[in-house]
Parts: sequence; structure tokens; C-alpha cells
Amino acid sequence: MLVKAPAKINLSLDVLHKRPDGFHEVEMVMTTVDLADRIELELMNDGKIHILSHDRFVPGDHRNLAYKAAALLRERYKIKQGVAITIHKQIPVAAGLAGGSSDAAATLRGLNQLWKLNIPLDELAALGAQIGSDVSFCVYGGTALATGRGEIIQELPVPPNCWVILAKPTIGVSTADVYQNLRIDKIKHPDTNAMVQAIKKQDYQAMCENLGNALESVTLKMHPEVAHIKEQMGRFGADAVLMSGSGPTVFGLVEYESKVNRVYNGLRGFCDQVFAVRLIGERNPLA
Ligand SMILES: C[C@@](CO)(OP(=O)(O)O)[C@H](O)COP(=O)(O)OP(=O)(O)OC[C@H]1O[C@@H](n2ccc(N)nc2=O)[C@H](O)[C@@H]1O
Ligand SMILES: Nc1ncnc2c1ncn2[C@@H]1O[C@H](COP(=O)(O)OP(=O)(O)O)[C@@H](O)[C@H]1O
Repeated sequence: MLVKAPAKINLSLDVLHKRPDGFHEVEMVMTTVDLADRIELELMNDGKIHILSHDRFVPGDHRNLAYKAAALLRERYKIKQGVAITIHKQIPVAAGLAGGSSDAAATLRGLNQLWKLNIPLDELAALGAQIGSDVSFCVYGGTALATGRGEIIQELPVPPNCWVILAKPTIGVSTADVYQNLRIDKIKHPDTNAMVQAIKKQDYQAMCENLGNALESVTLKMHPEVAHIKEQMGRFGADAVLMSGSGPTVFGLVEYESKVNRVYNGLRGFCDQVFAVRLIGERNPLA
């Protein structure tokens, strides 16, 4: 079975406070883009979970989030069968695009069918939260307001149609480091509600004006090259520019196709990993 695992971007990411459990209470508007890993699932009779990937940055063992997804289902539903999980990686690793979380979510969706478990989507999303904060959103995909530590999902309409240029500098960023370096009293809070309204009203201009990410200044301070990419993205004509998640990927929104090549080619000059994709914003097919 082949399952698509799309990347996400955060159109808005606010951090409200640090919780007693060490996580941060967040308010995020997330949406999927047309850049996806492909997860191939093959049932095995050896009772083991195998991870296969050609990408040297993808862990090939129990540390892989897709492995954790399969292990969780096997344990919870007393499954004896094994599975070989081949990850065809397209989403850059440790990029702020939730590649690993999306692989885990795709594995949950796929194995739910292959093992005929009939787990309802909401329950699958709750299981996903045990693997990572972004996995619940990735189980549904689409566009959502995510609260709590990111695992409480309220569906939003598909945002106005546009292109997304993604540019990832060569550095990888650890999400834990970024949250650790965040000064809650110094946060410039984005207007999450304005973003939600922009999407509901299908107002592209307002969506551009309300892009905001409370983690951006932290990562920018740690890695000044991210600020440079942001600047270049704006200079080459993106309508609005923001860092996704904890970074370091920068995305630019572009409404008109005629402008896409200019931004894409401009960025390729100083970034190896640049993608021009469509914003999807629609929920995943179940598997
Ligand atoms: C920042 C975001 C925005 O979408 O994404 P990425 O940049 O990772 O893609 C998410 O909040 C990341 O979600 P995810 O990557 O699943 O995080 P987890 O594995 O659950 O947590 C990694 C570490 O980040 C910190 N963490 C994460 C989520 C949260 N709400 N508060 C936190 O403080 C914790 O230190 C935790 O140990
Ligand atoms: N299937 C996977 N794909 C990519 N990274 C994975 C995967 N499973 C575990 N990881 C680990 O998770 C870390 C974060 O990866 P990723 O999900 O790509 O980034 P982010 O959380 O920034 O969106 C990586 O450093 C990697 O070691």
C-alpha cells in the first residue's frame, strides 16, 4: 500500500505560556502543501517492524516516527504481524515542515486499513498525539486551528488558492532547542483570530498580512541565514514571507503563477532545497 504524507506549514503560530509538563501551550493555523513523502507499507510475517529509506538523515530504527506509529498500533491492538515501511523522502528533514510527523500519521492511516482495525479518525489522531505534538494534525491534514500543545484540532476551510515557495537552508533545527530558547515575556504575538477570519472570508490579502510566528525571532537569532533567505524571498517578489514552525524553512506565498518562477529561480541561487508547490489545504484521503 502507498500512502501520501504531505508537509505542513504554519500560517500563524502563537505561544501562550509554558505548561507544568514542560510543553508550551500554542495556537496555530496549519495547512498542508503539495510536497509529500510517500510511505510504502508491506505486511510481513516475521513480527518485526522494518524501516527502509535512502535518505541518510532518516533514522532506520525505533527512533523513526513511522516505526513508533506501527509499534503503537501493534501494542495497542495486539497485532502479531510485522510490517516493512519504506519511506520515499521528499520533505527536507528537521525543517519545520513536519516530515517525520506526517510519515507517522500516514503509517497510522495506512495500517488502520491494512490491519482492518477500523479506528475512527479522531481516535487515530489521539493515538498520534502520543508520538508527537504535530502528528494529530497530520492524521487529518487539510487546514486547522491547533491548540493545546498542538494536538487539539479544529478543522478550518481550505485557504484561498495560491503557490507556496519553500526554501530550506542547509542547517537543521531542533524544535526542542527553539522552544527552550524562547523568552515568553519577549514574544510578539501574531493575531491568530485574524488569520482564521481571513481564511473563512477567503481573503488572500488579509491572509498575507496576518502571517506570524512567535518562534521566528528565536531561530533567526540562532541562524542569521534564515533572515537573509526571508529578505531575498521578499526581494524576488513573494507576496508575504514567514518561517515555518521552528524552522529553518522559509515559505513565501505567491498568488499569480506568472511570478512563481522569478521567486523560485531567485532563491535557487543561494539555497539547495527550494520547492514551488501549491497550497493544498484539503483533508487527506483516509489512506
Ligand atoms: C514547532 C512545531 C509547529 O508546528 O513544529 P515543527 O517546527 O517541529 O515542525 C510544533 O509545535 C512541534 O511539534 P513536534 O515536532 O511534533 O514536537 P514534539 O516532538 O511533540 O516535541 C519536541 C519538543 O518540542 C518542545 N515542544 C513541542 C511542542 C509544544 N507545544 N511545546 C514544546 O515545548 C518540547 O521540548 C518537546 O520535547
Ligand atoms: N520519518 C522521519 N522522517 C524524518 N525525520 C525523522 C523521522 N522519524 C524521526 N525523525 C527524526 O525527527 C527529527 C525531526 O524531523 P522532522 O519531522 O523532519 O522535522 P520537524 O519536526 O522540524 O518538522 C529529525 O531530526 C529525525 O532525526
